[in-house]
Amino acid sequence: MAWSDSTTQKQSRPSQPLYVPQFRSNTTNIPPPYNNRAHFPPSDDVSSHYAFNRSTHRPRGRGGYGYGHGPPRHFPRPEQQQQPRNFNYNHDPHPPHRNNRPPIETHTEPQNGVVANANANFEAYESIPVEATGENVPPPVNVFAETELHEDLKNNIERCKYVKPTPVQRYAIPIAVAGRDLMACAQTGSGKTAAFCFPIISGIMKDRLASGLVPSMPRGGGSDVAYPTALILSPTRELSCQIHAEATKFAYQTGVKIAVAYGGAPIGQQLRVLERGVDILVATPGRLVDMIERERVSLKKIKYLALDEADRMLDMGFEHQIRNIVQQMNMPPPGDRQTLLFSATFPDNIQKLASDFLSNYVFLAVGRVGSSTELIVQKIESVQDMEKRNRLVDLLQRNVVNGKLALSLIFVETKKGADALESWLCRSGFPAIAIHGDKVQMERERALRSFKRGLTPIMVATDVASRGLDIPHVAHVINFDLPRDIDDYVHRIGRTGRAGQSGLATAFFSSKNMPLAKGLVGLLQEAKQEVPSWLLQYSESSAPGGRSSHGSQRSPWRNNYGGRDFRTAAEPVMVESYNNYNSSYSNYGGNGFHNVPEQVQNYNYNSSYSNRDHTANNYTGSDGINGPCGYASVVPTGWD
Ligand SMILES: Nc1ncnc2c1ncn2[C@@H]1O[C@H](COP(=O)(O)OP(=O)(O)OP(=O)(O)O)[C@@H](O)[C@H]1O
Repeated sequence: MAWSDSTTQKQSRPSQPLYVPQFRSNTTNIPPPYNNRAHFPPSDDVSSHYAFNRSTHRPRGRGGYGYGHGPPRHFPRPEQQQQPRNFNYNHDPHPPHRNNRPPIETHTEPQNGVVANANANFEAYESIPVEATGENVPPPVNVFAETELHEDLKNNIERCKYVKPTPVQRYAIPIAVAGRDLMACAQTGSGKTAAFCFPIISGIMKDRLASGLVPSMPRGGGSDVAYPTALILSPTRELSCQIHAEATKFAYQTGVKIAVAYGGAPIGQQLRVLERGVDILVATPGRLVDMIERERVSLKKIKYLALDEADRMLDMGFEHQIRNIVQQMNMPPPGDRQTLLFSATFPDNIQKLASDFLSNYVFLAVGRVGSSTELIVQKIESVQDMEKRNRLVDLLQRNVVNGKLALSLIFVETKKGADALESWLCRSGFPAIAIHGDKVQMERERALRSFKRGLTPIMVATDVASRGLDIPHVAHVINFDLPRDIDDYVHRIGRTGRAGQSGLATAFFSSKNMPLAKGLVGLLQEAKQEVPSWLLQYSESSAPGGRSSHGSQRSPWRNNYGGRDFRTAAEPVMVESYNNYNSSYSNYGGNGFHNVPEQVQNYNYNSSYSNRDHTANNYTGSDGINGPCGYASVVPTGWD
């Protein structure tokens, strides 16, 4: 994919529509892939709901019924399906949240050619406790105007209708603008992308000013080797494309050139874009290494390094590659570059690994590290493997509102399983499409685009779609197969309930998921969700589990709302309550903490947080990998 900027307004790939930010456009076109809800809102009729009409839907004929089951008994095979099924339209799939939150809003209306992030209800995050630890932590801001971001960028933020910074942005932006390294953890859908993009874009613009250059004047290009100033790494191609689109939007008319490099797409095109010069390179690790080895990219001028989904980037699958990129490919060392690590989950051992890449960093936690947002109503259903498909049909039938299917994202364990379920759903009359790592990139992009637009309102996915993807209006995440790792569960369900909206997540819990019981109970309790009594019983009798993909063990106090800066591990940091954190920021830190190193500052302002029963959430102990029911034999797939 190509970078684009206001000066050239060119794209190297003719298949892609010219990037014109919505605020410059008079139209509200159907969105191109990866575009942010702020600028390319799906229109009512095509995107949010699929007009569910079984008589017009053509089931695809490929594949069998998978799993050797065939369709559910009460469900006619496609050839028998002449009449639309009589759906229970009266059932509301999104019951009002028990905290009286508004129901899921599935449409974002354009306003004067600009779609506001008006539906983004970030008030919902206001009561989340925040903790920032490190030396001389810069204070948070309340509004974007208070930040020291470049004025042109602030104008773009306004154009994006980002009215107020989200909590992670309030804290992270001043820390990053002050040039500090940062390890930040905040809940899914809470605006982390902007939290690292804004300081990087602004930093590049200010660097130009400082060197006497006109900031909006793009430079570079004409060389065989690209020397980006900033590198943003993410684990999947789709996420890299999404970050590229977001950053391009934020950098509109700033002259900051942004390019993306990811596998599965022709490298030649990506290299040609780089030849024109690049300030910010968004990349997946594999393709980046390829480009570096071909001597087409050099990291020696990197000033800003950001890792999105940083814990995933540093776990067993990627660690070697990331170390190679960051430590052995000419990149300036920590201290000479600024490093920003972001994720919704950050297990202790990964924090330790990550600290190798950082210098005198600030650790920021908005909410407990690895917690899920209360905006997502979580349901856990006890289902044996043989019954899953029937139960899925029940759920999907209930997802029909006014004759339209709400967007549902179904997670399965394996690529084969994804294909089989997609095929079976289609044959059963449900418009479904699968995305996983064995599909060619074009198929992956097509699947995502079709799902985003609501043309295929059911997407069956492996974990390749579990992290970072910001797909507007996903109403229901269904864990058809639960993941092994509680952190993966947090990321998966985080595809709904984003930007302050509410969402629904249902998980099928079968006997092989026993090792996850404790982790799930802890998470549900913490997010004030109903815990089924049978799950509670399992969790009491089962081996402690919810292992991390890297096999880390979780210490007891940490996981009792204590997931935080591993540097404070010697003593648990006592959580104090501050209900009015804005008015007397300077009084925080020091007093009121027990056994807290002096440099540790806590900004906790939710009284209920600290009063919770700290014995309720022990995810500690062995990882349960050798637990009952052949759990160890399940091979996770999806990442590539
Ligand atoms: N200040 C803001 N005002 C309004 N909307 C915002 C703001 N910041 C971010 N958003 C919107 O919130 C949505 C979620 O943001 P983003 O994708 O950055 O979340 P995230 O924290 O990175 O999630 P994940 O953990 O799943 O990667 C996006 O659609 C984004 O445009």
